[in-house]
Amino acid sequence: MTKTAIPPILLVGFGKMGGAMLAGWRERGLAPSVAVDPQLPLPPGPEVTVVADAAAIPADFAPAAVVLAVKPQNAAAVLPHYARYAGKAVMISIMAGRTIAGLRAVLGEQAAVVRAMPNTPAAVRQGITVGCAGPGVTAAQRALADTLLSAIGKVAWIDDEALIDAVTAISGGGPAYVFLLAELLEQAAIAQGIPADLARLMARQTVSGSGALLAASPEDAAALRRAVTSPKGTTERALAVLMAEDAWPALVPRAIAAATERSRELSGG
Ligand SMILES: NC(=O)C1=CN([C@@H]2O[C@H](COP(=O)(O)OP(=O)(O)OC[C@H]3O[C@@H](n4cnc5c(N)ncnc54)[C@H](O)[C@@H]3O)[C@@H](O)[C@H]2O)C=CC1
Ligand SMILES: O=C(O)[C@@H]1CCC=N1
Repeated sequence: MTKTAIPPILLVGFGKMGGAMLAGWRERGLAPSVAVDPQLPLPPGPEVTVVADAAAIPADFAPAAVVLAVKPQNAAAVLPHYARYAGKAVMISIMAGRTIAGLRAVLGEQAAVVRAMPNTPAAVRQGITVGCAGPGVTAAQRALADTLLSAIGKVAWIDDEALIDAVTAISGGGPAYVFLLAELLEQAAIAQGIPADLARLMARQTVSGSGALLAASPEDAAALRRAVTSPKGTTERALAVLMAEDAWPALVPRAIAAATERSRELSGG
């Protein structure tokens, strides 16, 4: 008999993040579940039934959790179809910007809502998700949310929902900033005359190897940076450019503030 550590789940939105979560749940042993997506992606395994819309969900399907993984801009059109599960299943939203109060206004005051922000390394079970449990979420429902989110990486919980906007900017979008660094390193290598395939290999391995070292090391990131930076050496020259007052120390906080503000805007839009 197959081990099912995860009870039946209704996944709404089977895109990049929904697909990554489903794969993580399947690895842990997923009870027969349903995914809704109008694009009808191929089911990842026999335990998942994919349907095009809420009307096609079998009437007797009783999920323990409904995971909302559509774009925030689709929320207003999509959410009302799932209000019938509120009060029975815990509603877990990973939508950027959408607040617990906003979700409960649509799903009903009986809705137990967890707002969570994962990131795309979820696809290799190396994500970080920060969650916040809303009013009425029971200890068992929060534990279920923790199990579901742990299947795609590390999980942390916060009580102050307002911080989720900054979480969205830092760890939600963070992989994009790291991938941008890989892109720019590759381009700079090519500009220095390094052949394109070697430039790509160097940039990718430098970013992924540095991530692996950071994960394996007890040292602070700053200490690992200093270990590369020989006095009067080459790295020092590069860091003098990157760490200039108007460079990364000014740009990174500005970028994070812009993304945090956008997350706040999405609560209403
Ligand atoms: N991509 C990322 O890095 C992260 C995304 N998020 C959040 O996750 C959510 C999903 O984002 P992605 O997976 O990147 O987008 P995506 O575009 O890959 O997936 C969204 C899916 O929703 C489906 N969809 C559209 N209308 C639907 C409907 N009426 N019913 C059911 N499914 C419907 C689409 O066909 C698509 O497959 C967004 O709310 C986003 O804010 C959160 C953390 C990170
Ligand atoms: O860019 C976005 O809106 C989503 C949320 C965090 C990462 N991607």
